[in-house]
Amino acid sequence: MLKVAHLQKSFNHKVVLEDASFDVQLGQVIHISGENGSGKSTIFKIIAKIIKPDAGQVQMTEDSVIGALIENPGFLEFESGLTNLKFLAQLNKRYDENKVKQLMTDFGLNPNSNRSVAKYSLGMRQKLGIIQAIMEEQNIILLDEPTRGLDQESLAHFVQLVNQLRSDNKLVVIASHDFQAGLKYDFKYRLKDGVLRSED
Ligand SMILES: Nc1ncnc2c1ncn2[C@@H]1O[C@H](COP(=O)(O)OP(=O)(O)OP(=O)(O)O)[C@@H](O)[C@H]1O
Repeated sequence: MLKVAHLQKSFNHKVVLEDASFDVQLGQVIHISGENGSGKSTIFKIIAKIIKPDAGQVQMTEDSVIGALIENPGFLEFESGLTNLKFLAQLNKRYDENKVKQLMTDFGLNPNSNRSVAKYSLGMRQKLGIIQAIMEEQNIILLDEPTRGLDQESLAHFVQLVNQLRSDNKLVVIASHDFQAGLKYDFKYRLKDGVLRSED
């Protein structure tokens, strides 16, 4: 379903990825760990076709729709959270207002608030970033450090959300330094010295 084979990537002659491979399926939750700068975001950017690998392949079925939260997502800073989500969803003509409002409410964001994103806390921005990655029925969801800045209650909701995505037969790939309590991962990988290895 999502098959990544022997990815290699260097930046300015510095090798970041030497051999990254995995083969995963819809309905799974995958964890990729690795130190700062080990190349986790680089793998996501290659899968999301933001950058090209120097070598290696990414294969997925034709019906795949990628949703991604990578690094600090860019938003229209002077617009509200709902306006931002509406704008992003309309790019793909998949805007479903009721669904988006429900996702915001469930995550503790008020969809009717006029507060501009510029005034959002880190956790609120993360929530908006997670929502935009899932709001259009994307089936391959890449989340880079999704729990950064989330409080306990929001973490519990995040766990619930990921478990729901798994039940809805979506693939969720989470890159993070640590494991999230309450989440069961189908596969765990560790990225070290450019090589992705299976853990346990
Ligand atoms: N466009 C680029 N140009 C030059 N170097 C880059 C570029 N993108 C990434 N790098 C470098 O590649 C390495 C891997 O970066 P990457 O963001 O993939 O790591 P990461 O594992 O996601 O890190 P973190 O845990 O800190 O988010 C870093 O040394 C980074 O500086």
